Amino acid sequence: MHPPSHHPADGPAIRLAGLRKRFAAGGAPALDDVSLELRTGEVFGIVGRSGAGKSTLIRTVNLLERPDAGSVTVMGRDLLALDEAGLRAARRGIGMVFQHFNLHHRRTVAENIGFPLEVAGMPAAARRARVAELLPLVGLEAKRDAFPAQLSGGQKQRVGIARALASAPSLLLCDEATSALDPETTAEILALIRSLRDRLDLTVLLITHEMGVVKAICDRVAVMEAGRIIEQGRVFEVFTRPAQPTTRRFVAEVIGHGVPPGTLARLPPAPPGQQRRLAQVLFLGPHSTRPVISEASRDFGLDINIVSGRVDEIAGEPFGVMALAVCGAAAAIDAAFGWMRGLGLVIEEDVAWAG
Ligand SMILES: Nc1ncnc2c1ncn2[C@@H]1O[C@H](COP(=O)(O)OP(=O)(O)OP(=O)(O)O)[C@@H](O)[C@H]1O
Repeated sequence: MHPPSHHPADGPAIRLAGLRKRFAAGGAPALDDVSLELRTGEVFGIVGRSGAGKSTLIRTVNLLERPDAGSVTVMGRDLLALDEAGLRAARRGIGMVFQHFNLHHRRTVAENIGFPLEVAGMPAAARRARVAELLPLVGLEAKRDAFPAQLSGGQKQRVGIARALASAPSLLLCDEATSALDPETTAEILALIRSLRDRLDLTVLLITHEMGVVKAICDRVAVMEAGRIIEQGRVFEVFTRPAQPTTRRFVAEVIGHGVPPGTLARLPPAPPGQQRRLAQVLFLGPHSTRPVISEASRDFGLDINIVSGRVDEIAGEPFGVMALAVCGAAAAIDAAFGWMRGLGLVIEEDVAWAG
C-alpha cells in the first residue's frame, strides 16, 4: 500500500510541463501550454473562473484526463510512460477529494472509507484496521456505521478525505472540495486539510474559484484564465502585489474594501485649483504601524479622509488596506504618493470602488 517514498531532494512533488488539451477540434484549448511545479509539502492553490481549465488541469495530475501534449511527473515518475499496472500503483500515491463527495449511498462511513482498499484487493481484516486508523484522523469515530444520508455536508467531506487518504498517499488533490459547503464548514474542512498536511507530510494541490480558500490555506497560488496560468507566486505576494487585472479582481473579493457608493457621493467637491483623488493603499509589514497618513497630510499640505480601512493577515503576515480620499494641489498629491511608494506602500488609483 505504500508507494515508493519520495524525498524533497528528489525534486518537485509534481512537475507539469507544456500541457495542452483541446476537447473539440477547432475549439478553444482547455489547457494551453501549462507548466507548474509543486514543492514537496506545500499547499498549492489554482484559482480561476468557471471554464478556466482548473478541473482539466488537476485531473491530468493522476491522468483522469490525458493531455494532448506535455509531461506529467509525480514524485519523480513520468506518468505518461507507465503501463496500466504502473499507473494503478502511482495513483495509490495520489488521493483525490471531490466537490460533491462522490460517496456510495448504500455503504456506511467505514465501508466508503475502505472502498479503495477493497478495490485494491486488501483483505477485510487489514482493511478494518486501516479504516480504524483513518476515522480518528478526520474526527468520525462516532459515525463509522452511519450512512451518508445521515451525515452533514462537512461530515460527508470528512469521509471523502479519509477515503482519499486510505492508501497513504503523499499527494492530495482537492477539486473544489469546499464549494458545496457553508462558510463555517468550509473553514473547518480547510483547517482539517492543512493539519493533515502537517501531520502526514502531504503535498496538497487544490483548485477553487474562491480566493478566500487560497487565503485560508495555500502557501502558493497560480491564477488560471482561458487555459493558461497568467500569474503565480507566494500567496502573500500575489495578494498584495497582483500583476494581472484578473488577479486584482480575485484579490479584491477578499481584501477589497468596496467603498459604499453613498460615501463617495457625499465627499465634497475639491476647491478651485485642487483635486480630490481616491486611492487604495496597501500597508505591508512594518508600515502597518508608522503614522504615514498624518505625515503625508502635514508634509505635503493635503486633506486626507480615510474612507474605509481594515487590517488583515495572509499566511501569517500582516497587512492593512485603506481607501483614502486625498484633496490638494495635483503636484502635491503626486509628490505624496511618490513619497509613500518610496516607503514601500502600494498605491492604486484605478480601483473599482463600488466593487
Ligand atoms: N469532458 C469534456 N468535454 C468537452 N469539453 C470539456 C470537457 N471538460 C472540460 N471541457 C471544456 O474545457 C474548458 C475548461 O473546463 P474546466 O472544467 O477544466 O474548467 P474549470 O476552470 O474547472 O471550470 P469549472 O469550475 O466550471 O469546472 C471549458 O471550456 C469546458 O467546457
